[in-house]
Amino acid sequence: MNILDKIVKDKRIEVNLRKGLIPLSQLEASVLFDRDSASLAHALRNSTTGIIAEHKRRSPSKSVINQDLNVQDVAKGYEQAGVCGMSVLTDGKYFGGSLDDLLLARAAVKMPLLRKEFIIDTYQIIEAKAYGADVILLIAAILSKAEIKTFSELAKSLGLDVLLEVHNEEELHKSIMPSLDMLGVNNRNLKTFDVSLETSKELSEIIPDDFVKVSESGISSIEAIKELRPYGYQGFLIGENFMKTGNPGTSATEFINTLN
Ligand SMILES: O=P(O)(O)OC[C@@H](O)[C@@H](O)c1c[nH]c2ccccc12
Repeated sequence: MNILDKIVKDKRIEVNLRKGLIPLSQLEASVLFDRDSASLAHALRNSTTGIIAEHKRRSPSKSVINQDLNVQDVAKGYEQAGVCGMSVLTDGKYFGGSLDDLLLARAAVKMPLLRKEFIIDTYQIIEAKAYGADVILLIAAILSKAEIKTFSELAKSLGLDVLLEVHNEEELHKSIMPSLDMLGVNNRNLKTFDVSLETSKELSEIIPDDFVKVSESGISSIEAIKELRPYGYQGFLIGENFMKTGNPGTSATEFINTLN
């Protein structure tokens, strides 16, 4: 079984457990549920840098990246650096994250927050809203066209932005629909962990212009961003490059200052 299938298999068990612990009505009663969301798509369209910075303690491809940081310090550092938004990994088993990380980040900053999760159930979208997210990620590789439609329409009805992630042409063709805001091309193949910026370049021409294009993963230099911009990318999701340093906020500040 490839790693993505394993993650999804575990996620189904986890979500069923969570559903038993916290009923939907309780999530919907959360104070954050009525909060007006901030739009990441809007922030990216109006930005000259387009950086989305991620909080990621570890990953199946790299094992430990950084386990010693305080998520609120990281969030404040990223916000001060002037990023357009922050991605918070909430998967525990494979990425060392949690919904509490999202909640803590929400309490620390105003910028758009993306719940970075393997969403396979509408329950997780209600959770995202209840824990203060502004954006959800949907991964085409693990969802049917019907699921992408149901999930993205639910997110839109809650005022959340939707970032749909693809890795190949087939996933892209299946996914294009009006309820998405941003199309992300993952340069990392989630089944093999191979990383290549060529994936973003190749898929860019078949992404309709109505969507904000985001290039994800394996971005570690200013050159990479300069290389991707001519292909229409306005968003760049960066995790490890910032997280592996002692101070991700400072690292993001230096990166953005060099980019401007
Ligand atoms: O750390 P990187 O290589 O800069 O990548 C960040 C982000 O793109 C990556 O964490 C990611 C992209 N899509 C995902 C889906 C699930 C988990 C993680 C991801």
